[in-house]
Amino acid sequence: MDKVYISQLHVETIIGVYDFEKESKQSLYFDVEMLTDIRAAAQSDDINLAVDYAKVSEDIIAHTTAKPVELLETLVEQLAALILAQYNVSQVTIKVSKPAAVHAAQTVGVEITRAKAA
Ligand SMILES: Nc1nc2c(c(=O)[nH]1)N=C([C@H](O)[C@@H](O)CO)CN2
Repeated sequence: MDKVYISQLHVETIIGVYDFEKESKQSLYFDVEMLTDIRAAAQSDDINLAVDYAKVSEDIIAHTTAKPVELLETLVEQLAALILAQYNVSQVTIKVSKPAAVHAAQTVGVEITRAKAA
């Protein structure tokens, strides 16, 4: 299956378990892979038949900054559900990295893959 992807989408938002994390924004970086058949878009050269990575990026930014959650797990599950519901995508993989969370690590995060129910 073909893929449309977004790499290292940067979003600043309130996120985290601890009280100090609820006071100032932190950086998150998203890598997103969406499985979709690109042939109809390619044959027609029509953005309306494509999974528009710009719109998906806007949706991720809007959702991530709209209502704070504590866990990265909560956020990526919400985003996967949003993308599967709103776009012509059979499967989505979302990896979110939170580089400032663990000082001794380059980055930490969560990755999930979710598919549309058959
Ligand atoms: N699996 C997870 N572990 C942790 C999370 C998380 O969202 N998922 N979050 C935290 C804290 O918010 C952390 O980022 C602050 O250092 C800890 N572990």
